[in-house]
Amino acid sequence: MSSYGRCYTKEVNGSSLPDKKPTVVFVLGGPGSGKGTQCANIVQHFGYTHLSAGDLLRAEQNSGSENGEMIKNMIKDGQIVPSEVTVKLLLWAMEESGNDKFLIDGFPRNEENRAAFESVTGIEPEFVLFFDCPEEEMEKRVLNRNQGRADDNIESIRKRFKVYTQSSLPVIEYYDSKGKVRKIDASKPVEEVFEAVKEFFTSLDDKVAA
Ligand SMILES: Nc1ncnc2c1ncn2[C@@H]1O[C@H](COP(=O)(O)OP(=O)(O)O)[C@@H](O)[C@H]1O
Ligand SMILES: O=c1ccn([C@@H]2O[C@H](COP(=O)(O)OP(=O)(O)O)[C@@H](O)[C@H]2O)c(=O)[nH]1
Ligand SMILES: [Mg+2]
Repeated sequence: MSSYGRCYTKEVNGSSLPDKKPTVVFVLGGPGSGKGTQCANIVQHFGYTHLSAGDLLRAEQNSGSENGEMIKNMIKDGQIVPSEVTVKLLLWAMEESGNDKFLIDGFPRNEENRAAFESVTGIEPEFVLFFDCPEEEMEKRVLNRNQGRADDNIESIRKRFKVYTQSSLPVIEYYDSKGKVRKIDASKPVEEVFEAVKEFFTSLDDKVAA
């Protein structure tokens, strides 16, 4: 067994390969764009397992892991945790789920994340759902989120927006150049956003069934 887990790695050892590559959709967009909210809706309708990289990191931070302090400081500061930590958590969660369809929410956040996931798993996303939302709207939503997060304050938010623009948007542009981005106007009300989201998943189901 590799340090990344049994199934979703492209190890040469044939027994570690799953029968079929899982379906992965990356769900990207700035802080407060509505990724988590819409993932919960997609799960209800389309049978995916939702994996929020941020939630996995927060759980790891609270588990007393040796990386806890590092994760805590990086999240507070809006920095992106090294992929060796995040990819491992994602792979464990994928294996544990027993599912073969995943929404990976809030990852990859930079080029290093993207390249590491691809080289460790050999998985390319089916598509990238991109929640496009103006910064003022995202700021308002994050400040009203009320989930007790250490990074939902104006100082951390400013840093997160900067990191998003400098490091995360280029990943979205990379996938756009490969024709994989499905862009949604995320400034609309939740129900309207979900109507647009649904269309992309319905056409994927139709494609798979065809
Ligand atoms: N379309 C929307 N319109 C208004 N508020 C929204 C919308 N989508 C999500 N929210 C709210 O905004 C906050 C951030 O949403 P969340 O799904 O946690 O975003 P993200 O995971 O992208 O940071 C939450 O309080 C959520 O209830
Ligand atoms: O792949 C990831 C996902 C999240 N984070 C960290 O976790 C924070 C919160 O991420 P989350 O996706 O929960 O925030 P959201 O976009 O939902 O507000 C980020 O700012 C980063 O510091 C990270 O380092 N790598
Ligand atoms: Mg979120």
